[in-house]
Amino acid sequence: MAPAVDIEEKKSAVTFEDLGCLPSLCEACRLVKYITPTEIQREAIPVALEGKDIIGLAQTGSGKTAAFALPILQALWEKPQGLFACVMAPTRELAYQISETFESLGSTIGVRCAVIVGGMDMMSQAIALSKKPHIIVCTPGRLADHLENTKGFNLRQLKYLVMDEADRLLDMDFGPKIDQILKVIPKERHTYLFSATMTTKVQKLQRASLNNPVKVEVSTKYSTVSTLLQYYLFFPLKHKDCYLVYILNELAGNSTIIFTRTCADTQKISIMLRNLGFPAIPLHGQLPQSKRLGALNKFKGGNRNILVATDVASRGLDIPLVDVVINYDVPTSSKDYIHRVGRTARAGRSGKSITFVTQYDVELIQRIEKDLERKLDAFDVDKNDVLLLQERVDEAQRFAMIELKESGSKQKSKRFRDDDDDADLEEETGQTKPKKKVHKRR
Ligand SMILES: Nc1ncnc2c1ncn2[C@@H]1O[C@H](COP(=O)(O)OP(=O)(O)OP(=O)(O)O)[C@@H](O)[C@H]1O
Repeated sequence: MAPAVDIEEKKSAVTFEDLGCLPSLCEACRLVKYITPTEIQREAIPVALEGKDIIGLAQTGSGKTAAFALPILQALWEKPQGLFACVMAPTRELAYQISETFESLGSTIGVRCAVIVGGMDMMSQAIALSKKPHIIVCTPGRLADHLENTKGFNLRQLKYLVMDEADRLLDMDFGPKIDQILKVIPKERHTYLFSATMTTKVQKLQRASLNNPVKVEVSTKYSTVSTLLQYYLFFPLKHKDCYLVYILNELAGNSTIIFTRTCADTQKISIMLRNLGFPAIPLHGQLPQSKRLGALNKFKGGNRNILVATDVASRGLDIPLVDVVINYDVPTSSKDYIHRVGRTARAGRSGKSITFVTQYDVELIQRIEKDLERKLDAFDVDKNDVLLLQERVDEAQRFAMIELKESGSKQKSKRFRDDDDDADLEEETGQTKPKKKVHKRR
């Protein structure tokens, strides 16, 4: 038997051509600097090209999008037709990102994509559809509400259905919306479910009506990438925000995402940080769509290097230059932890995550460590240096509260929410998802 290292070398020498991809798609891969396929691409693409349905499991940032996009583009090239595939994603931002990937990988074959998500007015949606797209990328709530209004696109002719972040889609409360869509889409389509965590119960997976799927699993249920350094920071609750400010000072210059549980925390923390001179910007599901995209673009473009976000940003978003993820609150499930910390250390890069832990979170963090089958390292801080910040932080907090109150009363007469449905459960509840009972932070 060949030694393991030889096998690895052989694997990395595999090309997109070897996997059976068309020359024009291989050319598109080269244009976006995909030199060799990643493991999930090596494993999933040949299976997909054989026409099988797939349940794909691979770590965050491991290239799952191209693993399902390339076979669909290839099938489209072989048998071109109007509307060909529908890709569902749990958030609007992810839908836009997936559409961009399809457009860049399909640039050499002239693919047309349209995004159908909440927050669009009828006009912009009509413009998107007037392009007569081959691929629509949508949030399920939005698509379900427009099933009757299918002018410009006919879901009954679809050949492919993808659920990206499938476990999130199937576990979320909009199961009925997905059922509505599935009633319209032909049964003989191909179906791909992909995620970095696939803990969903079999019955729920069956809701997606797969035809004898092949499981392509290149990671375990709860794995994180080896290039990610994972820390926890234990601290007394009453000084919480001082520790956050201390860490951000220590990591100055790094591009950082801070995850919080609620939209209100996101607002409060970003205002407080701005009061202290940090270039922070909030992103959550209760912001109007233009602000959501604006926040993301500012962060991506480097204008602001601290994004304070709810779990609306935890799934799928690919921002290659994120150096650090801070969990201001311990996520209530190991799955959420994995997706949040997976916003850094993508595509083989290195990254760091720091999870803030109080005496009330010990059980939660222990459960995460158990699922991950690893211990997190302690992040060392000089407590005396931290406490020196107390006065300035208290003042910044006070101003943040005043600012929030003022903007709150201005918003009262105005609808704070965007317009309509979105797949983001957060928009309906003001929280990222139904929560287990957790200790309330101040
Ligand atoms: N073969 C490849 N070579 C180099 N880079 C790649 C390759 N395939 C994908 N990438 C890049 O890797 C990054 C992560 O890809 P992608 O967003 O598809 O990951 P993912 O597995 O879907 O992650 P998540 O689970 O977080 O959604 C992207 O920037 C993408 O452009």
